Amino acid sequence: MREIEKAIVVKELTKKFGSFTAVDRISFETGKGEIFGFLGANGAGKTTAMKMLIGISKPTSGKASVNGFDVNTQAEKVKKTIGYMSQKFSMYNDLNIMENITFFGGIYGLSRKEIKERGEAVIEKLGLQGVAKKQVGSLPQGWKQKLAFSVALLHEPKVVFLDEPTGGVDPITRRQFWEMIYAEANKGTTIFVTTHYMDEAEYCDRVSIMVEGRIEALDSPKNLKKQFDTSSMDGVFQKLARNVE
Ligand SMILES: Nc1ncnc2c1ncn2[C@@H]1O[C@H](COP(=O)(O)OP(=O)(O)OP(=O)(O)O)[C@@H](O)[C@H]1O
Repeated sequence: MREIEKAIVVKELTKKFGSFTAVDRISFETGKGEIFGFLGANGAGKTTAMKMLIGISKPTSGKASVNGFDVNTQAEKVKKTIGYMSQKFSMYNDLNIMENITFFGGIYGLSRKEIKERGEAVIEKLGLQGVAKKQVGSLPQGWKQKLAFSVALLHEPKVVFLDEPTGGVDPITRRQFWEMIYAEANKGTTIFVTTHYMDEAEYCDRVSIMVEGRIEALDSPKNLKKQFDTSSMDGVFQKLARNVE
């Protein structure tokens, strides 16, 4: 595999805050179109690692590239080729749907024509025609999250980072959200996703589990369950957490 076909390449990536090591020499690679789950307990270092990968936090040591661009020296190029969505910040609540699409489309450097065409396609795909003029804040959380995911894809990024994208969303909407993720991955987009829901870990092609800054396990859900001799990803997670107590 050529380096560029590996969407994300991480080697010994480390982040220290003073004497505290939040991310400790993590290494992994993801392929094109892969759904890569990034799991860990609260404080394990997931957000810190993700911030380095999206080019907004400098590594203390180690290397990482996204879409062939070095996150340390080519951060601006990294940012142009990725999408990002988090549970905490996704859309402006006081703008309506099309205004949000126009705003983010502009940030992503799309032309007016592209924004209009892609925006209308998103609204139609999500069946939001009837509420296109409504403020996003008035929409149910699940709709907001699906819309935010679509907006993060407006500029057709090759890799999309999703930070707990389904937090606070009901199970049926979560399932629909994952159908959207699959459809996008099938187009060749790499999905890097953090979640606290263990059923969602089962939907990933491969899962990495961080414990205290280190990646302690990384494999397909099937192989991880075999390795840890358990029938669920929750079992894998519990066994790993117990190991460090
Ligand atoms: N700017 C900072 N300065 C000092 N310590 C930090 C800073 N950012 C994060 N940390 C610490 O680094 C560790 C990892 O935090 P991080 O937010 O990456 O964890 P996480 O796995 O994303 O957790 P969560 O699931 O709660 O979001 C924590 O102990 C946190 O307190």
